[in-house]
Parts: sequence; C-alpha cells; structure tokens
Amino acid sequence: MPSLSEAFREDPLHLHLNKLLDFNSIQELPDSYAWTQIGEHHTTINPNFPSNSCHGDENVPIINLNDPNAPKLIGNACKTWGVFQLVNHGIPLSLFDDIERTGMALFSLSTHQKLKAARTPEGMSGYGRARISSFFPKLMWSECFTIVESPLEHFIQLWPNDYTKHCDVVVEYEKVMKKLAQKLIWMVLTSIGISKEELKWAGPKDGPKEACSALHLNSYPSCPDPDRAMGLAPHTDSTLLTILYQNDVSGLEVLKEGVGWVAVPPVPGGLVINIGDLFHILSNGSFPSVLHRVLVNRTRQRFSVACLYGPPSNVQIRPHPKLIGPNRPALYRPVTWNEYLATKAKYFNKALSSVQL
Ligand SMILES: O=C(O)CCC(=O)C(=O)O
Ligand SMILES: [Fe+2]
Repeated sequence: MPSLSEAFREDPLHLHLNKLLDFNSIQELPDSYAWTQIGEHHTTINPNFPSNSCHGDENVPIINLNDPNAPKLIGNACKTWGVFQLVNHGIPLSLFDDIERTGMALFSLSTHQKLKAARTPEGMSGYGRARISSFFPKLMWSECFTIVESPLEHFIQLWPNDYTKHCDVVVEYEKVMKKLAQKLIWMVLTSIGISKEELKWAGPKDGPKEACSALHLNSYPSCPDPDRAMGLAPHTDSTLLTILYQNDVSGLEVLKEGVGWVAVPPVPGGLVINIGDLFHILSNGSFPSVLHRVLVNRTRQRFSVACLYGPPSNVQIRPHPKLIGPNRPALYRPVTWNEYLATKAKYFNKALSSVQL
C-alpha cells in the first residue's frame, strides 16, 4: 500500500527553513510577515485579511456526545457549518495535558535544535512552516511539527536522552483520536442513512486498522503586531475529518457563508471537529469542508494539535451512490487520499474544484 508520506514526492516544496524566525526574539513585525499595511481598512470579507472577524450572534454548535440526540445534532452541524465542538467525549483530559506538554517542550527548543528534525522538501513529517505557506506572498506567524506514522526518527534527534516518553504520548494520542474519528464518521454517515456494510473500507473490521492519520502540532507565538499578522491562512483540510485540540487561547475562526468569519472560542475539555475535503467528496457536497484560519494575539502563545483523519491511503473516495440520483449527479470524480494530497499541493484551495466533474 502506498504510504501517505509519499504523497509529496512528485511535488517537493522548499520552505526555506533556514530563514525561520526565532519568534521570541522579535520586537517588531518584519515586512515579510505583515499581511496588511499600517492603517489599512478592510470592509469586505476577504479571507486573506486578518482584521475582518464577525462579532454576530451565530455560534459554532457545541454538542454533548452523551446526548441521545447527538447523531442528529452532529449531522445537522456538519450540513450547516462543516464544523462543531464536541464535549463529554470521554477522553481523559490528562491526555491533552500530556500532548500539550510534549508540544510545548518541542517548540521551546532552540531553532538550531528544532531544525535537526526539519521537514525535507519531499517529506511530510517534521518541523517547519505550514505547507500551505508557499501559496501566500506573506509568511505566517506560526510553527508546525507534522507527524505521520511514527515520531521516533525525529524525536531521537530532538531529545536524544528523553524521546521515549514523548513518543509514548504521541502514539497514545493518535490511537485515541483515530477511535473517536471512526465513531464520529459513523454517526455522520448514519445520519444520512448509510450503513457500515455499504462502505467497506470504513467498516468496523477494516477501518480502525487501515485508516491513515497524521498529527499537526501547531504553535502560534505571541506577536508584536497581531492586527497585521496571520497565524494560519484560510484553508480547508484534505481529510475526511479533523479533530482539533486547542489550548485556552482563542484565535481559530471559520468562514460561514452569508455570515463571515466566526470565532471558535476554546471550550474547556472540548474538541473542534472539522469536515475535510474528502468527506465533502464522499457526501457529494452535502457536508461542506469548512474554510478556517487562525489569528494571533499580543500576549499569549496559542497551541493546538490537529489530528488529520482519512481513509486507507489507496482507497478511492467517491460520492456515495445513496447521495447520487437523477436530480443530483455525482459532483466529483473518485480520488485516493494520496492523489488528493498531491492535487492539493498543486492547486491548494482550488483542489476541490479541480476534481469536480
Ligand atoms: O490551530 C488551529 O486551530 C488550526 C490548525 C489547522 O487548521 C491545521 O492544522 O490544519
Ligand atoms: Fe486546518
């Protein structure tokens, strides 16, 4: 089976990691990180401008997994928002403390040390900027460490004497998140009448074993000029779904059609669940992948972990036959996760329309 980490082989990306900033030593926003000019005003919803958040009363739904109505509420949230926050999911909070401790330990290493685990241009794993960086003229105020399969090779470089405990945390975190992702996917599919027998690769037998996932550990250092900076530029995830843990610092926003950018404030113990492009394809557009971005602030470092969950990398994802009919033709051609990642690396936010029929 082709491995997920091979998706970028054809499309190497040079992110000039040697120019990575030591964010903590910067007193003034360098021009290469300034997304707007001083005093510039933004009255329209341009996703590339930081300062146009919406402060209306529309909120991303918060859903209690123990609520007997949870499957229905989740189905509705996915249809109307493409995102929701999940509480009472049963995952011990100590696991979030553990992964946050590992992430913070990683990002507080010196730049020199972190670069020992730098992502290669063809690779997916390791330390660097977000891969989407190359599609924007300005740099983002964040650092990202991506883990695909095992973190061992990189963690040995970062912590030669102390890597085991950090590896154990990551392995446990990934295992628990995959299980939750599986459960949520079934809840969403059941809400539109698709049963486990109808989607073999995601079924109880194959799913948990073969499904692929990756982790993004993200750090958004405090920023001397947050109104002109961007933590993470607007994008959709190339996943079935993404489970996001965020520390208690705000910054995440999602774009809601007809409303604008809506903040997703941290909820204690809560997880943010995003619909990704592959679920968008599988649902023939019924569950839209959600555009999201991260803003930064002047005083507090924000930390997040995104678990990017997808199907086995060589399974073709296509609009489900139950969601196709005479009045609703298939909107997308079949793609594997590997293929889609390569497409995204080329076309970025136009990737979904590039696989449209
Ligand atoms: O940090 C966040 O809240 C979002 C991270 C994210 O969108 C990603 O890693 O794809
Ligand atoms: Fe994302």
